[in-house]
Amino acid sequence: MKPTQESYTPSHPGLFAVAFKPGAFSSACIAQKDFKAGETIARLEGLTVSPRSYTTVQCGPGPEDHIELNSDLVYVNHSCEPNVAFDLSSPDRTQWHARALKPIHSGEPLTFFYPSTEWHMDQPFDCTCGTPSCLGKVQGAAFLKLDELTARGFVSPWIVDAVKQRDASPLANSGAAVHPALQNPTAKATTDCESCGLGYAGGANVCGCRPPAY
Ligand SMILES: C[S@@+](CC[C@H](N)C(=O)[O-])C[C@H]1O[C@@H](n2cnc3c(N)ncnc32)[C@H](O)[C@@H]1O
Repeated sequence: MKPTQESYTPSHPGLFAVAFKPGAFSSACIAQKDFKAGETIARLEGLTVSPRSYTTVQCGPGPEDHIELNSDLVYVNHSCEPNVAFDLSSPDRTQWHARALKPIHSGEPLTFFYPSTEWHMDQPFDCTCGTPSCLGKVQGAAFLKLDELTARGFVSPWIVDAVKQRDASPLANSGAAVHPALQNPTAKATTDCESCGLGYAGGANVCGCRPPAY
């Protein structure tokens, strides 16, 4: 859920605010003060568990581990060279926070690397961050190599674990197992393996498990 311009009340006045722009998905969350590298920008409070959507953030490895931020932070856009980490890695949820990865100046957009939390993104998009290391298509960590993830300053532990599990599979990248539902090359990466819970992507079996029986 996102606040609209009409209903907008800043959730974190003095820290950051939404800059509404015309056009779908064109708005952004802008710093209203300077932040030092490593500084906590905000504790993630008022979260609600929700089915995965383009506004949720993944908070663990399970199918139910998606939360709505319920704050202006929902407007933080993706960048391939982000200035913020969404760190939901502590077992103590009161420690979940957004943290500056580098010095951020007042007036700069806050950005985070979406695949640092998301295995499969609900709404993949062509990235417009314009940074030198831009990946182009942003679909989630399932589509990336470990070094492409760890180069961004922060990556959630369940993402690292899932990538290692994928890469350790004897079937990974062998082409030996293609999910029957994805023999159509235009199939969307929304099907999770019934064995490991990870996803199939773009016709390739990214989890490496044997396809579930259909
Ligand atoms: C949670 S919203 C972020 C706020 C969004 N800009 C808005 O105005 O509603 C996530 C969506 O914003 C868009 N978005 C975020 N970062 C982007 C980027 N680097 N390039 C292109 N689109 C982006 C995508 O449509 C994405 O699904």
